[in-house]
Parts: sequence; C-alpha cells; structure tokens
Amino acid sequence: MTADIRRKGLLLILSSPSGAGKSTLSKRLMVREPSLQFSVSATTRPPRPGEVDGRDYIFRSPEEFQAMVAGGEMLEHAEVFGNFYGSPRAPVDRAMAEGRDTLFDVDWQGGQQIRSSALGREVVSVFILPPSMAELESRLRGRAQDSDAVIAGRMEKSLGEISRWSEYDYVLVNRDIDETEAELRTILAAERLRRERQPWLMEFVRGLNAEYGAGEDR
Ligand SMILES: Nc1nc2c(ncn2[C@@H]2O[C@H](COP(=O)(O)OP(=O)(O)O)[C@@H](O)[C@H]2O)c(=O)[nH]1
Ligand SMILES: Nc1ncnc2c1ncn2[C@@H]1O[C@H](COP(=O)(O)OP(=O)(O)O)[C@@H](O)[C@H]1O
Repeated sequence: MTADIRRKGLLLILSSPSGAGKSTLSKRLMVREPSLQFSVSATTRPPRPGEVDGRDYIFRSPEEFQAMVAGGEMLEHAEVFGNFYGSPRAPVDRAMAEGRDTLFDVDWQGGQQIRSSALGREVVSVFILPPSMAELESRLRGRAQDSDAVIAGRMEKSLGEISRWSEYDYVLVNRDIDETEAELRTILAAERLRRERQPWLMEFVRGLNAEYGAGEDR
C-alpha cells in the first residue's frame, strides 16, 4: 500500500493597514504564482471603478451577506470600516483537498479567525507595513479611489491594524514594490518546501522503523 504523501494546500494570509499595498502585491503574486488560488471575498462595500464582481470581490447586499453567514458559508467574516467582509469557505476546502495554496487579503480579525479555525495549522501569515504614515496617506490619496473623509477614516484606523503586527509569522515593509514581491515569493517558496518535506520525512522514518525495527518515531 502506498500512502498519500501529497501535502495539503497552505493558506497565505496578507494583512496591512489600508493603502500599504496588499491588493497590489496580491495581484502581482497571482500573476507570478499561477498555481495559487485567490480567495475572492464577499463584501457589502460598493464596487470601486474598475472592480469586477466575482473577480475582485463578490458584491452583496447586507441581507445577502447575512444569509451567507447564517448558512455557514463563510470561513471567517468581520466588519471593517463600516462594511462586512468575509471569505467563502467552499473554494478554500476545494483547494485544500487538491493540495493547492490559497491567498487571502483580509484584515487582522479575519487573520485571527482563520488561524484559530480547523485549518489553522496550514496558515502562513504576512503583515505588510508602509515605510511611514506620510507614505501611507500619500498612497491612499494616489490611489484616487476614496473621498477625503474615507481616507481620513482609514488613516485613523491604521494604527489599530498596525498594532496587530506581532500576531503574524512575517512582517514586511513595503518600500519598493519589486523587492517586497520578491520577499513574499521567498516566504512562499520556503514554506512550500517545509511542507513538502514533512510528509516525505514521515514516510522516510516509517520506512526506517520497518527496516531496522528502531521502535518509536522520535
Ligand atoms: N476579515 C476580512 N477582511 C477582509 C476581507 N476582504 C477584505 N478585507 C479587508 O477589508 C479591508 C478593506 O478592504 P477594501 O475595502 O478592499 O479596501 P483597501 O484595503 O483599502 O483596498 C482591508 O483590510 C482588507 O484586507 C475578508 O474576506 N475578510
Ligand atoms: N511599494 C510601493 N511604492 C509606491 N506605491 C505603492 C507601493 N505599493 C503599492 N503602492 C500604491 O499604493 C496604493 C495603495 O495600494 P493597494 O495595493 O491598493 O493597498 P491596499 O490593498 O493595502 O489597500 C496603490 O495606488 C498602489 O499602486
């Protein structure tokens, strides 16, 4: 009998204060790492210009969103900046079963919920910091997607989000986008390697025990 030594998919979580560069990094990672699956979140926030339903977000009314939560369809959900956001569970379960890795762009509350879920062992979490608060504000303004009031609200909330950095496995400062992308891909490569070796190691030790009768695994 040959054991299934394929690894499960890993769950790569990106969080940051709004404007630090998560969406940009996620999009770049999805181009460079085609085997990754992006977890498309459901949200009650209205679409921004250029955002496509089902690709960037699944745009839902508050009632529709609550029905998804009540039906147990969400792996996690949270209220962020006065809107609801959540990660649908079904695509994640499918990816895990296929050994595919999933990328999440969620806030710290989502990160905490996924980490403490049954899938928590498969989580690799990365917190993205801006180089400075002035640069964060300038990126929010430069994105030209939000009103002054929305930008002010996001700046106000950014310190609360930043205070969660130590809950994450890795912290990256997004100065140069190419460098940060390279660092993120290095983390992914190392974590994949670690996981790929684990099932193989278990098989190897089992084989040693069978051949040499070494007793218990150590
Ligand atoms: N908990 C949770 N947070 C999410 C989810 N999707 C997006 N977010 C977070 O919601 C916040 C606002 O996202 P968004 O409206 O796209 O604004 P942006 O981050 O400024 O581009 C960000 O911190 C996202 O990481 C989700 O499914 N669950
Ligand atoms: N390293 C960087 N240097 C300069 N501008 C950046 C960098 N990373 C992202 N940006 C820009 O900052 C703005 C906010 O980035 P975005 O990815 O939308 O942030 P988030 O998803 O974290 O809210 C965008 O206009 C993006 O092009």
